[in-house]
Order: sequence, then C-alpha cells, then structure tokens
Amino acid sequence: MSDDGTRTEPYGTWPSPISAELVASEGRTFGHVAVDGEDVYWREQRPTEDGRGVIVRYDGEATEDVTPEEVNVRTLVHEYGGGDFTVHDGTVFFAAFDDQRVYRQPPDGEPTAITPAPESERGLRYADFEVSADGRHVYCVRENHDVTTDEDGAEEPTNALVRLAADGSNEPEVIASGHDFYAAPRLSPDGDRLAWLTWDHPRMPWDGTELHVATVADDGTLADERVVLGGDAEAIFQPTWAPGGDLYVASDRSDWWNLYRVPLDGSAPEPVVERSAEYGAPLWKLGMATFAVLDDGTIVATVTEDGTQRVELLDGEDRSVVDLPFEVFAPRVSSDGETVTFVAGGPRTPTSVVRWAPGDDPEIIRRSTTLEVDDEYLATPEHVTYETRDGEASHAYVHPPTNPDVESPADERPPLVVFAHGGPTGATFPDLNLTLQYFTSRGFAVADVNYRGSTGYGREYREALYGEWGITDVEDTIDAAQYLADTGRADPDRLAVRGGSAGGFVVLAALAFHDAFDAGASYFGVADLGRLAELTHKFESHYLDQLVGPYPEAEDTYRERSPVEHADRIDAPVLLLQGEDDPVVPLSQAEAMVDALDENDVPNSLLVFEDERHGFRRANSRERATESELAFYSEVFGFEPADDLPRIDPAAGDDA
Ligand SMILES: CC(=O)N[C@@H](C)C(=O)N[C@@H](C)C(=O)O
Repeated sequence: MSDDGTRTEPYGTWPSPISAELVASEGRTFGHVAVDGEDVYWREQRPTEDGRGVIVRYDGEATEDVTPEEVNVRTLVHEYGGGDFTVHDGTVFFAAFDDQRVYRQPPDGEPTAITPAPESERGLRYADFEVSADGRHVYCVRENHDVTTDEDGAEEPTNALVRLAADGSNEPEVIASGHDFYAAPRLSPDGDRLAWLTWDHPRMPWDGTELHVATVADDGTLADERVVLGGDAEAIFQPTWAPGGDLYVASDRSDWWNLYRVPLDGSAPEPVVERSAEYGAPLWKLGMATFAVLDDGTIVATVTEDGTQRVELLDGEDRSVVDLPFEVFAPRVSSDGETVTFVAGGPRTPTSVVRWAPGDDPEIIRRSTTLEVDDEYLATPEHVTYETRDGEASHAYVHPPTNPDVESPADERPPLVVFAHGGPTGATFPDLNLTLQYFTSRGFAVADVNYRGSTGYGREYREALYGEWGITDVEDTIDAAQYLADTGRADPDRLAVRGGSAGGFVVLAALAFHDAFDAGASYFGVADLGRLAELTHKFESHYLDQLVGPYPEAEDTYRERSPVEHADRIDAPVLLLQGEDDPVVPLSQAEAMVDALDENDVPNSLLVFEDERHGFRRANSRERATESELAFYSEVFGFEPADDLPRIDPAAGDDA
C-alpha cells in the first residue's frame, strides 16, 4: 500500500463499489415524455419491477405513478415500440404490454380498454398517439397482425393510421392505408389538418420517408391528401406544427438532418438551419422528438456535432448555443409552448427528466438512478477520431480504467473491452453507463465505438456501411482496439469485444474473420444473416437488402458474411447471452452459433434468459449478465476478480 492509501493491484482485479446488483437495479430507463398543461408525464422502465413500464406524473411539486401496479405500459409496434402513451386534460391513453390494447385512464379513474380484443394474442398493436383538441378522438398508428399483407410472397402485418373514439364507443376507423409503414400523425393547432410520415420496403425510415398532409373533415375522414416533402432518398423526421400553424420537420436533404419549414403547397422547404450537424435522429422508436417550437416561434433543438451534443435556440437568422449542465440528450423533447421537457444527462450526471425555459435554470424532475457513487470512481470519456485501415476516419469514446483506491503495476497495461452498439444505424454517446463503469472501475479500459454506419456524423458516414455490413463496422471496431494498443492505452494481448444485436454481429464477425480479439461477448447477436432475413420481424425484414444485398439474390454474400458458416476460423472463446423470447434476433441464432462452435471445439458458453425479449429489462437478468461477462473475461485473461462471481468456463462448454 502506498502512502496515500492506494493499493497496487493488477488491472481487472480492482474492488469497486459499482456492483453488478447496482448496475442491474439502479437505472430506470426513460421513454416517451408528454406535457399536459402544467404537468409533465413520462414512461419509465423499472428493472426492479421486472422491467415494467410505468407512466409517472410531475405536477410541479410531487411525482406520482399514474398507471396501476398490474399494468405494464409498452407498445410492440415495430417490436421496438415508442410513443406508448399520450395525455389530454389529465386523461392518459396508453398501450398495455399484455394485450396491446389501448386504455383510457381518466384522472383518479381506472384504465378501460377502448380498442377491441384482437383475434390472436397481441394481434392489434397501437402507438404514436395524438388526441384531437376536443378530446373525442385519438389518432395513432395500428399494426394489425390479425390481417396480414402478402409482401413478395411473405405474410406480414398490415400497418395503417387509425382514428379511435376516445371513449371506445366505436370500432377504430382506418384513415390512411396502403403503405408498409406509418408514423407521427400530428394535428395542426386548429385541428383542420393532419400531417404524417410513410415509408415502404425496402427502405428504413432513415433512408427515405414521405411527409403527407391532408385536411380533416368533421366526420374524421381525410381529404385533399398530398405528399409535401420527402421521397426515396430523403429521410423526414418529426413533423411538428408550430403554435402559429407552420409545419416544421428535420430532413436530411442536405446530407445532414437539418430543420426546415415546409410550405403546404408542395413548394421547396425553407431552411431554418442548414449545416453539417444532426438535428434529427434515426426513427427506431415511434414518437421520437429532437426539437420543439415555443409559442413565440423560437425553436429549441438538440444537436449532435462531431461527437458532442447540445441544445440550441433558433430564432429567425439567430442560432445560439444554450449553456446547460448536460452533455447527452435523448430524442425525447416535449413542450407546453413556454417550457421544454427533455431527457438529458452526461458522463457524471445520471440521465434525467428535465424541465427548462429559456433564461431559467433547468429543473431536474427525475433521475434514472439515485446511485451515490463518488465521482472519483467514474471514468471520464474522451472523444477520439482515429484513422482506419483504409485511410478513412472513425470515432469512439475512450473511457480509461478509473478507481481512486487502486493503482496498477507500472509495467502493466489494462485489458480492453471494445463496445459495439446495435442497429447498426445507431450511435453511442457518453452518458453515465453503469455497465461500462462496472468494467472501468475494475481496471478495464473501454472503447465505445461509433463505427462507420453510425448516426450523428451525417448521411455519407451512415451509408458508408451499406453493402458492407460485417466488413467496415468490424474493421473499424478492430482499428479502435489497435489504436488504443498502439497508443499505449491497452494491453495488445488482452483485447475483448462485446455488443448487443447488430453489435453482437460485430463481435461474432470479428472473431470469425479476424484475429484481433482474445474474447467476445455477444448479447443477442446475429450469427446467420440468411436466417435473419427470413425470420426477423416486419420492420427490419428488408433492412439487410441495404446492409448486405438483396435477399435471396445475394445469398452467397449472406453466407460469406455469416459467422455461423465460419466457426472453424474462430479461436477465441465466446460468451453468448440471449433472451428466450426475442422476436428480433431469435434464440435459434444463438443456438445455431453454439452448435457450430461446438462442432469446431471452440470454447463457448450460452446463457439463455427467460421472459426476456430483445434487450434485458429485468434486474436479475441484468445482474446475471454483467457478472457472467466479468467472470468470462477473468477466465479468459486469467485474473482473480475481487468479486464473488458465478463460474463461467467456456472451455468446459457449460451453459451457466
Ligand atoms: C440489422 C438488424 O436486424 N439489426 C437489429 C438486430 C439491431 O441491431 N437492432 C438494434 C436497434 C438494437 O440495438 O437492438
């Protein structure tokens, strides 16, 4: 022990107050946010309540749960959901996870279903709600699994826009149909017009969408419908009516998601701000919002530029950056015209629901965690841009090992875990990620990579992965590890890679096609591209046409890039973690990978999590996954962790 009380311990073995139990149980996830008069409502997902979604209200003084204990608020439209509820004069409308029906819950009342029971389990799903000014109707997206559409010979659910009677007295009326996907039905302030988005296979909503506008007749039917913006190669995001009746969107027509005012006669949109920065985001979840228009016409926008995020005020020609104590902003912005509510945090600030008005200090309404961990245990991220093997640039946040109680032997360098995000059309940000801090506080370095294909760096960067999935993302992930090893920040002999979903595919592909990593942890990762194209859900059923090539025409490429076909080339041990009921990357993907690894005597362990779908929501699943991952690295890298962990021995092929 040194004079200042610090001990010298090898990296990875450091004792840390950030336990797996804390990682698992601390950390509500905030979803949709809605403002109703003076009150703020949001959906929060609670790991300690089996991942249940709860609508919570803040009335300016106190916070209380709105939905009853037995209700799990969560829509499964597009499987990823989003826009699970809305509020009108204190009455809440929400989608229930168990039956996917829409419920109406008046102030101090009980929820009652306002949509019919489906024929099949969860056969009628609803999301992205908008209530008419008189409170009599609810406009929303419906995904019908009872009535399927024949798409290229494949049966798939039918999506449409519907109008519900708010009291449930009538059957839902279909008001717009015929496209594969619908999103964002939004009524103009006078209620006379409806704007919404559509897109069709094989496009994803970040490839190209159409912005429609129609007039709303007294009987609710739509007339004079027209497409006012968008198309195959222009992704429109978040149609928003200003209080004065102007329509605003984010569009990536400039190659960046910039903001525009859209004339309703179909003439060219007028830029509000056009620059190399992102004011929109990929529409993985319905109801996402990155900006709001205040009553005085000022736009409050969250912006991503060069790996950093901030809030800007846009007022005519003026653009000003707001100085707020947050570094990361989720696409969950809502406004009452004077104040803005958003979800924000930072490397040392738990993600929080925050209300703010220009000129005022922000009010933190709810924190995702009450975790009292001394800042000294939290790694400080650095955004790095590194050169890739083909001379291009890629980006990552580097988090060094951080723990005030311990130092490492002078001749040792830390093991590295490279985090690869899902999507792949997504991004990672430097928010307070307790899983990541679990590793850094034990003496790991972490690189959290925004490989090419990620969002936040413009359309060209995003599309650099098209046709190259499994190649460019994997190489960029390896090059991040190499960059840290070359600059002395990681031990080149102890490099691990981990990721979920498309990030899990990066893990498996890196191990199968390269020799860079010594261990890989795949959370519900893709192993067999052809099977994914055949079996995944409607929303992503043609995503791989862009990422890999048309299926089945490009079947050979699918086979060439599928880790399951090349398990004989894997040397490094593999940990696979999989939700039993995952509809996005089914359990069969992990099982096929395990069979292929076993056939080739590659050390592996598979952990299957009951009652989990895509992404683990329950505290006990999250705790088991985190501890198992550390146990796996300690086994592979041969160190003795400070924690009492479950035994994971991939060499024994045990399925813990
Ligand atoms: C291409 C594909 O199917 N991707 C999904 C498996 C995926 O990665 N989804 C993201 C959004 C996730 O993080 O789950």
